[in-house]
Amino acid sequence: MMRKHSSHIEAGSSSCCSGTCYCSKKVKVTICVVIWTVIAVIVALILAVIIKAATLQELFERMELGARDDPVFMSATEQEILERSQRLVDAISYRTISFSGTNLSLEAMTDFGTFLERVFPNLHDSDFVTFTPINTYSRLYRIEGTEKTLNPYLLCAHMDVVPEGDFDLWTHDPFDAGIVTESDGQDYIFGRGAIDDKHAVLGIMEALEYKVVNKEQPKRTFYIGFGHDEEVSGYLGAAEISITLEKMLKDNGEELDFLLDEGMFVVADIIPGINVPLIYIGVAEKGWAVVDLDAEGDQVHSSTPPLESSIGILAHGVANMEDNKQPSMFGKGPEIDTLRYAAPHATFLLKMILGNLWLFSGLVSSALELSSQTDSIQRTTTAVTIFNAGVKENVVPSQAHAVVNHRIHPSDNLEDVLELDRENADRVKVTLRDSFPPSEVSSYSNDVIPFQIVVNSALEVFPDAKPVPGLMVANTDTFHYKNLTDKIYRFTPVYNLPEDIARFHGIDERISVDIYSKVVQFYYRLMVNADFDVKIAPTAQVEVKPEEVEEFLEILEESDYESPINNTDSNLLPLTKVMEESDENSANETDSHLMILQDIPEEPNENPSNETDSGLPPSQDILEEDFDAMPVNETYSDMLPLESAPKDLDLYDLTPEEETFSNRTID
Ligand SMILES: CCCCCCCC/C=C\CCCCCCCC(=O)NCC(=O)O
Repeated sequence: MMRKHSSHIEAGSSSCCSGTCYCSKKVKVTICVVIWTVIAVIVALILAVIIKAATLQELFERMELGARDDPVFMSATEQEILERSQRLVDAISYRTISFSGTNLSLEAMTDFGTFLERVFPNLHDSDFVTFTPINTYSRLYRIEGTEKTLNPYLLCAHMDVVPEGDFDLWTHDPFDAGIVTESDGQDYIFGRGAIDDKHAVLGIMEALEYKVVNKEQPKRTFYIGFGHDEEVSGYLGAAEISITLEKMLKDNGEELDFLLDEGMFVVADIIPGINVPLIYIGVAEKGWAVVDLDAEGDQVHSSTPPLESSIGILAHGVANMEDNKQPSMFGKGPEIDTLRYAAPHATFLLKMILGNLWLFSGLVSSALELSSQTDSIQRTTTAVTIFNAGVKENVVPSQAHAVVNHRIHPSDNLEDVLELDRENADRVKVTLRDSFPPSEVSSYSNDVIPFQIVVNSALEVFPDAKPVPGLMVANTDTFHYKNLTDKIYRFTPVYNLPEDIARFHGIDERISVDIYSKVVQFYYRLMVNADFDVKIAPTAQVEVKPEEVEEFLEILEESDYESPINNTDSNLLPLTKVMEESDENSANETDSHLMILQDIPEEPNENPSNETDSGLPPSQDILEEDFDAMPVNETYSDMLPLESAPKDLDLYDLTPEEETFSNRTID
């Protein structure tokens, strides 16, 4: 038996295995097949990873807005740049500090308002700018556009700042530093508020003042909202601005197209292997929770300390919370697109990783964890911000109290966060004091014009940087505006290296004179770019169902109307659709499609009220009987006021047929 077995082995060994082998030929063949299959799969995988890396495409496609190649920036001499910088220095000198919701520096805020009016006299005096004080200290401006066909947008910033913290750690006085030349040879405007957020307040004002002085009334109406208590949640400022703005929009028959607030920035050197600066646009914002932690113990003489003091119990709980972080949500929020958008600009090795996140997401998540800054984009963060206990050095206190501030990842939820807190601090009373949920994610697809406007404006001042959408890891006033628009972007064009990020709320906050001049340019470009939309189509998108269009056309047919346009299905297309189709349709056709619903009631010869042009109903509501009872003095946000249709633009030139049509009588 033994001999037979061994001869069988020997026979087999000559074909595949070298040396002693105890398998049958069949087994050996199977093993060979398995090994080669595994090798083939690995090779295929490696090839797939390499091919994917080699063929990575830029995900952001820049849309021509019209202003892009216009070299005319706000002109600025060295002297003007210096004067603008000096105005920011002066702005910083106002100690508009928010200490808490009930402890704001209101006198300084009043003075700051007066300062703005003094240094920007022209905009405050302009015919097309209206200023409304909100809750005494916050500020809302309406800048009236010349074209009423475009829905307005909102620029936000806040005028308050956080306290300077440890004054002695500052290299220069946080409220009185002026412009300082640093060892890198650059001039910096130092002080609390330099990047959070007085640079944006002043930058917006500078750009608007320039437009007013140069008689550049914008085509598109826009609003500016400056809150006075953002650093303590904005309930007195932005929340009140939002209420007034909502009413203004309603009264004017407008819908807010988009808003831009402070937020993320241009960031460089944040991920090793990505060697271009990233224009990081916050398309979503984390939620917020404040948690009180209370531990109890015996109050005793310090000469006979208890085995565990209240302080020890609390410290243990807090340390556990820091050690056992909230779980990574990598891949479930906008952070994945931050990396996907950045991937084409990475070294080849990093391209292989970022281009194949289906395979390497665990690795990437671990790499993000190595820095607290990058880690913040992938999980709910836990910051212990207050820790109090004890009254005297020889008394063991009975109570210890700490406060934890969570910023909640959009894919996380508060219940899970608190559950882990309670597990980590199991002998501590964990009480939720205050919270709000993460924001929705605003659309950043390439056909979203507001996203294009923001990114184009940033690219015009930072042409070498690459845009990426991402999560705003801190909070802004945008929370209070969320019911006004779903397109909310958080960005100012401040250029930050990782070490600069620590200056937010930290020590030696500063902005270079050079970057500040880009901030001003950015807001100016944004105001210009926001107008270019008008050449494409109104942004007000009227949703018209096909059956409603048919019904509408039937009414027109009955009223002897002959359409000059063959394709009547898309009489008023959403902008994105128009753009998609613009290649296929001739310009005139598309234009006509856009205009038809607007033109029909423009000059109704038998308008019962003769006053309808001040407020028109949504197109879907224009039914036969409505022609007899066209509402008067009513405004509808989804219809375009007709009296102001931009007829001066080529787009709206009518063919002779259309001319005839637009002058028809509708019975
Ligand atoms: C792949 C790119 C990774 C980028 C990681 C960026 C990390 C950013 C880290 C810090 C951002 C600091 C933002 C500061 C915003 C200031 C607004 C503010 O203070 N709001 C009040 C508040 O949040 O409490």
